[in-house]
Amino acid sequence: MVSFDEMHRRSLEDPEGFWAGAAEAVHWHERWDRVLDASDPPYYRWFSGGKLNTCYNALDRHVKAGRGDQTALIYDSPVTDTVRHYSYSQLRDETAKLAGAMAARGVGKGDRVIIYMPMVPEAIMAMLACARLGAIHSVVFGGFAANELATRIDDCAPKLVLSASCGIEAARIVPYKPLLDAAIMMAVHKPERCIVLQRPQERCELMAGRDEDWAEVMATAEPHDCVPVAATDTLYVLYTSGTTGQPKGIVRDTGGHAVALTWSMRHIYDIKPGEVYWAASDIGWVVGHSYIVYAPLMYGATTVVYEGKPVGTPDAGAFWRVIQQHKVATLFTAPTAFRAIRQQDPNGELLRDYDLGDFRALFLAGERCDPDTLEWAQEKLGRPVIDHWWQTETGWSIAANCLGVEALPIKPGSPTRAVPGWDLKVLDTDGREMAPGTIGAICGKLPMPPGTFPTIWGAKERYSKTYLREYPGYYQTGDAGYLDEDGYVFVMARTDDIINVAGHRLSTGAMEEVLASHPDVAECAVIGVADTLKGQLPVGFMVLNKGVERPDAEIVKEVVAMVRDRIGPVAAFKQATVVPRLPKTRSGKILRATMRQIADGESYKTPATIDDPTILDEIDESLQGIGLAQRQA
Ligand SMILES: CCC(=O)SCCNC(=O)CCNC(=O)[C@H](O)C(C)(C)COP(=O)(O)OP(=O)(O)OC[C@H]1O[C@@H](n2cnc3c(N)ncnc32)[C@H](O)[C@@H]1OP(=O)(O)O
Repeated sequence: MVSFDEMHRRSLEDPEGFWAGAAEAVHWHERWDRVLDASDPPYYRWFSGGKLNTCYNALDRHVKAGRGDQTALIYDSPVTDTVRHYSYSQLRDETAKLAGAMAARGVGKGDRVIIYMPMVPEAIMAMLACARLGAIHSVVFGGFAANELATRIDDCAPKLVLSASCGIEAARIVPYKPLLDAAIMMAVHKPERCIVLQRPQERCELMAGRDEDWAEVMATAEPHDCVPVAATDTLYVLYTSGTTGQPKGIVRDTGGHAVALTWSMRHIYDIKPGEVYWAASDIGWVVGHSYIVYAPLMYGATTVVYEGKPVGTPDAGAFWRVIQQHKVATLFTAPTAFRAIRQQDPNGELLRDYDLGDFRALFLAGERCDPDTLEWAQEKLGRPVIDHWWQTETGWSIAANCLGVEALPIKPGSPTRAVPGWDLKVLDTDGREMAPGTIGAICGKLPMPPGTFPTIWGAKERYSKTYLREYPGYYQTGDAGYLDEDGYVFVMARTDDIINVAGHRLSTGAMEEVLASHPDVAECAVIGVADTLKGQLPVGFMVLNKGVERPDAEIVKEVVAMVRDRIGPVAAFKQATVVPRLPKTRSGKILRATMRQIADGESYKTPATIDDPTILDEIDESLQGIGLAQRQA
């Protein structure tokens, strides 16, 4: 048995040998010419010359290997009171038919397809059908507003949109179709067609000439075979928040993704083919792409598609019910889900109603895991609770405790160590490596391992500027933190204006753009303040134009509605306050970090460059007005 240290060392000393070995677990239509193409640094490509098909790896190969009857997907939807099982054969057949229907409508290799769907099996078929054709999908999370969908439509110019009449949240039905119609109306690019899944909970109107009913389309569809694509071809584009309202289309290539994700199932999650693996996330996020859809299926495990919440569907025992009923071996979710469960069932009493005999480990990611939550989950579950760290950009773990290699001691607050393929350094502003225990910018030495993003869709310059330029030879993660003496990673904060709300990555810059567009707002700032359930919540500060005499509360109500309308309910923007001035440096930079420290009740030093220190008192007072500040200067 190779130790973790040995495996990590080998991955860095001989990356080509290491990943070529891992690539043997993937089916290739043509083998690669080069494992790592390093001819154009700082841009690297994995498995160039190779050809494969991700859908073939996820479905057909298991059927051909005689495992067609094994359950591939369990759809568990407490909000519709449904549990449905799909075998690998059934999922392959449905996916092949959908791919055939798409091909009959002109979708082929390299075409983009937007998927705007709730957590239903058809959404997974939609992703796999794109992969089958070599078309590029871009899944948009249902909690985003029409404007966000329109931005993505314009950026990736899809030929087709696959959608549904509605999503179902714990307390309400969310009609998707009006949002889709509004988005297409707003967008400059017009997709040729939309195929819409009519859900019985709320059917929708179809637009003649553009929209088609999913069931009717499938009734006449002919199955389509897998189209081999280059390993370096794009499998999908997934948008993530940037520092402005223009999101970044993270590009995922085909070959590196298949290799890294397949490898991760055994080595990180310690899963065996045939076991049940559940990522309680949403296909709109990278965790959903990687660990609801691609990794478990490529590896031959059974995946769970859960349309529900950790609480309220119907109670805080929902996760334990799913684990027991489907014999889940590993659960992967966000810490906020466990904070929600703990809030409602602090003593874990509901756990006693269920038998979790098959359950081996809980993995957490999506936001920093506070030691309190980790320790609570560990104590109540009596299983290893593994915090791991990754990003939309990387597609899989940067740091983790690789249970399938060697379980390392857990240090609460740390996602353990850089996984094989990642050489992490903490750098100061001059690019010098910092001593253990000292906070700086966490950076990964190039090349990044397979599965990580080779570029931003249509924006190579933005890719280079955002991630590669500040620290030459490194990927700048945008996270700040430190490594301890044992090489454990501690991720402490973002170095940009991204905040993390219930595991959802959001840009305060994008929210500021919305606030600034209100006619009465002269200037504004949005910061993320600590929240016991969601980790962080956005709070807005507005300076009004001279002469505005309308009540503050009215303006606050309007900007709250504007953010919900333009970004979406997922932003959870519910608090804002009017202030006389914003604290700034003498050069005019808004002191957002100090404002956040005041809001969080942290002790802080008045910045030496502040223009007028008395403004901090005004911020404190305003925060107290909305029940937030406990000043500790
Ligand atoms: C595993 C790592 C990751 O994948 S992180 C990304 C995924 N994050 C998670 O899975 C975190 C788990 N968190 C949760 O389950 C919830 O956030 C908990 C903690 C239960 C709170 O629920 P809730 O109060 O509804 O907040 P929320 O953040 O889920 O939603 C905020 C508002 O957005 C809405 N929303 C959410 N998802 C959708 C969707 N798919 N389609 C349409 N709307 C959606 C919610 O209804 C909520 O709206 P409202 O403000 O209550 O009206």
